[in-house]
Amino acid sequence: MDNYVLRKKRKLTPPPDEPQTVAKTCPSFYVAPGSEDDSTDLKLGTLASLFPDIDQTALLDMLIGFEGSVEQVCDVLSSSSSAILSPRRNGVGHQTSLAASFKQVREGDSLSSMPQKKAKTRKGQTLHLYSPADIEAHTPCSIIHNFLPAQVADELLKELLEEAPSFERQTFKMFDNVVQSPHSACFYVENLQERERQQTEYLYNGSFLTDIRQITPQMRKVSGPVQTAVNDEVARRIQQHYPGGRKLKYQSPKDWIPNAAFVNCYKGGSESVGYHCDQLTYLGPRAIIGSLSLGVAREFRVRKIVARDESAVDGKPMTRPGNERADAEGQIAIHLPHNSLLVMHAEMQEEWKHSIHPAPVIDPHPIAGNKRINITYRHYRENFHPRYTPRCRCDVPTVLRCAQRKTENRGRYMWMCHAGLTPGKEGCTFFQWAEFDDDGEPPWAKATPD
Ligand SMILES: O=C(O)CCC(=O)C(=O)O
Ligand SMILES: [Fe+2]
Repeated sequence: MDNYVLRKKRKLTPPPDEPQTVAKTCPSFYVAPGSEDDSTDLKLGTLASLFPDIDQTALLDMLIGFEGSVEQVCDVLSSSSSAILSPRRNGVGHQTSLAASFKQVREGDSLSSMPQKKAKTRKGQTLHLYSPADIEAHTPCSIIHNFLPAQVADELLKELLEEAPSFERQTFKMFDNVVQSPHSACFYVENLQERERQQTEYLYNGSFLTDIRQITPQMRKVSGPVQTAVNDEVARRIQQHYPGGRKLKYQSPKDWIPNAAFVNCYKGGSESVGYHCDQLTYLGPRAIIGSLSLGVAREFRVRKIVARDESAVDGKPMTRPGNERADAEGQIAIHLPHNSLLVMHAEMQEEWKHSIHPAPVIDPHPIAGNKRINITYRHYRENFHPRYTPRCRCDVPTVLRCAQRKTENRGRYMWMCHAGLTPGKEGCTFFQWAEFDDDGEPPWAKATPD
């Protein structure tokens, strides 16, 4: 199979840290999580568009089996029958117990015996976490089970199930290919005025969103409780997990206000979202996200981003490129049952990637059938409105990204052109380091209210 799928026709000049950036037009998710050869989502999307008849779980399995090489998967698929592609049957379902459960953990390891700083997982292995205590101890997330009164959760689920059939799969550009995301989603804001502002002022990879909706009555009902719970969880996280009980550098000390939300729908176990970091452009650095899960239980996987020069397996530096490096520490699966609120804390987007893993088997939900609905609540900050952020030479407001791979630049933020990442548009090479004060405010914030 031709190499072109991964390498052909790069048009953007790489920034100092992360060459070959690809982002999607999908609004909230998908700031390209590093270099293109490292994004499972992009690879899976490419394979799915090249082999539309093959189950995505099977494609993912093969991708993992071939250590991230799209080329090798293509070679095998082009020359073999689909008989080899039957998926593993190890799906998640409703949880009968929330006790920690670990599958495929190194022999002899237990969480309590593992030093905090050492990786708890290894390449190719998945550590499954269920209990709130384990999740907050070993990931940058915390979880509240049975978050809403049962009836409120069910009403919200029913309402969103009615909305979901009209959600669209997001399309994004990968080099010269347009690829579709493997699930559908829609963006919701508080009121019609904000909807108008979003449709005409906020760009997502160079384009305006067309389908933006006003939050539904049930969503409005729960956004207060979500706000309170997330702010409480953030305060607790700072106190119990951060050095000296102090917020992180660049983390905002202000209240988190959920004024925008992406609603995702995953129909059946094969719908998923690949590893990615959420876009920081309108949220600012050290963003917090509140994520409410409804319907079918699915696995939310998280993986720590490994800096290039830190990557080592069994003490030997990794010399091979791509996923192998990112996979060096394996991954953690957080099980998300119906009516659970997951908080992605301030260290998440810059240092970890997350995904919804395809599930070969799902337990149907009494209301949702084979669907999972997820609401990711976000705080769009006024100081990050595109009227203030730097514009590139295409005269388009730029995207905010965090350098993740090269040790010398790790943790630094940058503004970059994203017009070239939109299907049908060319980009420029604009790049500028982003500066923030300790509270994550940009230089222009002094002149503007938040
Ligand atoms: O469905 C989920 O739980 C995660 C969705 C997600 O990552 C996103 O909306 O950015
Ligand atoms: Fe995300």
